[in-house]
Amino acid sequence: MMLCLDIGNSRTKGGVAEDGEIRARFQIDTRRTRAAEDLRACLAQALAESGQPAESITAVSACTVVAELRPTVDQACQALFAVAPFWLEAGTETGLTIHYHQPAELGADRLAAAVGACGRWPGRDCIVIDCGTAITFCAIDRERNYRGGAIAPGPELGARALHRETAALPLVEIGQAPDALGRSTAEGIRSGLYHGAVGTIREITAGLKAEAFAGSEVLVVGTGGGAERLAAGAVFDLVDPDLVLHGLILAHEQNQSPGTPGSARKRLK
Ligand SMILES: Nc1ncnc2c1ncn2[C@@H]1O[C@H](COP(=O)(O)OP(=O)(O)OP(=O)(O)O)[C@@H](O)[C@H]1O
Ligand SMILES: CC(C)(CO)[C@@H](O)C(=O)NCCC(=O)O
Ligand SMILES: [K+]
Repeated sequence: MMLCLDIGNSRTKGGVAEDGEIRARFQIDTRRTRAAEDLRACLAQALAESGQPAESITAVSACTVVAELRPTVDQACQALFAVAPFWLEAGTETGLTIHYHQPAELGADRLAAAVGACGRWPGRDCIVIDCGTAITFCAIDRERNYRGGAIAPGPELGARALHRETAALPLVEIGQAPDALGRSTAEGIRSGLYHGAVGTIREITAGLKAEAFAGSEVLVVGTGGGAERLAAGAVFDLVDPDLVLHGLILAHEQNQSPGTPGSARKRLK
């Protein structure tokens, strides 16, 4: 069994995979100051709870957007599974060409989602929208060019910022597709956060379609914990919650057997 770890700014998403399929999932809070021993214990507990004991894990494929946590994760994986994680990062051989001015800047979670999309929908132009702490947009063309994208604040971040930076606004739960017409402070905030996110997605998707794909047909995929709820705004062609974990599985496969056909070469711009 392989453990996939997507270490985000707010939450760490785990998946246990066998033969390329995800059999179990879990989440733990990302804490920048967490000690390796604490992470080891959290992982052991999360795995046990999801019915996949630590002893069954023989490989780890991981990505993080919190660079300082890498040594902690390395140590925890060594202690728990006696393996060193494979790290997917901007320089990894994935078969994608990254058209960033500085490819190393690209978030590893965005790269993982892009690899996942190329695996799921080969030969298609895609826009991948990952709805987490940030809402990220990635334009990937049918020839595996990572063309670029956009980064916007997610609704939970908006909720926290409105509360923190004002005297009067409470911290609200975002809720499910609220009316635009709020008639209380909390309703108004929920409206602004939710419809603001939907509008952001619409506008940026339209811009990416025009700029990256000259208006041709593009598959628009939502992923991340907020995608199912934002899907009510009819902004995605489909939602695939596992795209990042799927990308971690594929990138690991590609980098284990460098001689096989289709295996990736380093193709940074
Ligand atoms: N009702 C809602 N409508 C829309 N989006 C929501 C709603 N509730 C939560 N979200 C979004 O979903 C996100 C949770 O998704 P996910 O678990 O993928 O992200 P995360 O793990 O918090 O982010 P990261 O990967 O950056 O750590 C929240 O940050 C929030 O922005
Ligand atoms: C945008 C986030 C925070 C989303 O998790 C992450 O992908 C990140 O830190 N990216 C680095 C910047 C970039 O992708 O251009
Ligand atoms: K994320």
